[in-house]
Amino acid sequence: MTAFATPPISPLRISFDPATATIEPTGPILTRRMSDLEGLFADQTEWRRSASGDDPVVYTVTSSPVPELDRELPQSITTILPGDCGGEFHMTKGHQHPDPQGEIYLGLTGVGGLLLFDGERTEWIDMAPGVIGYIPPHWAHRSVNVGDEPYRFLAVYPGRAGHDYQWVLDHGMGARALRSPNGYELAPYESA
Ligand SMILES: O=P(O)(O)OC[C@H]1O[C@](O)(CO)[C@@H](O)[C@@H]1O
Repeated sequence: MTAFATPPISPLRISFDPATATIEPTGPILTRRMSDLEGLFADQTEWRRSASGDDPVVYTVTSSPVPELDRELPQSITTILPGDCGGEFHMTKGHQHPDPQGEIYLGLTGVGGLLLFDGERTEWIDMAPGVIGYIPPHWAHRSVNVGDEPYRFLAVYPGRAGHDYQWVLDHGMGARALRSPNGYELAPYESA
């Protein structure tokens, strides 16, 4: 299955392979390349070079068949490939939920970070296999791969939450995760 199921949804058994972090059955699979991340990395010159060059895949999102609809509880597995753009680690676009709702992430493979920003406060949760990161309502969230292997996590979220990407373009994310001699460092959003 490569599409969301049509309501009413029947109870579902979804099998999960921890080695590859794949699920069966699947719903839609989203692939985001560097060219899909316009205006997000601090080094725009390097972003343009990469996006108009080999345009690498930055992350994929494999959803379960549960649709993003009111009362449903969709799940997805995100895989962020290792790498950086001008020293800023590969990351998701980041978004706010237009309908303020919480969300949970469970780390599956690799190491990453869950960056949260509510417009004033910035928080960072180190993510690794077995770690649950909780995203409260009203916190924009972005995931970052700070390691050298794919960082994968399971997300579970209310189906009516939605995705507001413009909020992040307008307000930023409070911090940026940059490569450093010790692995990564968080820099103020505007300073990078
Ligand atoms: O929507 P973005 O910011 O590209 O990031 C994708 C992430 O968002 C979700 O779609 C829901 O929060 C996750 O499944 C996924 O990890």
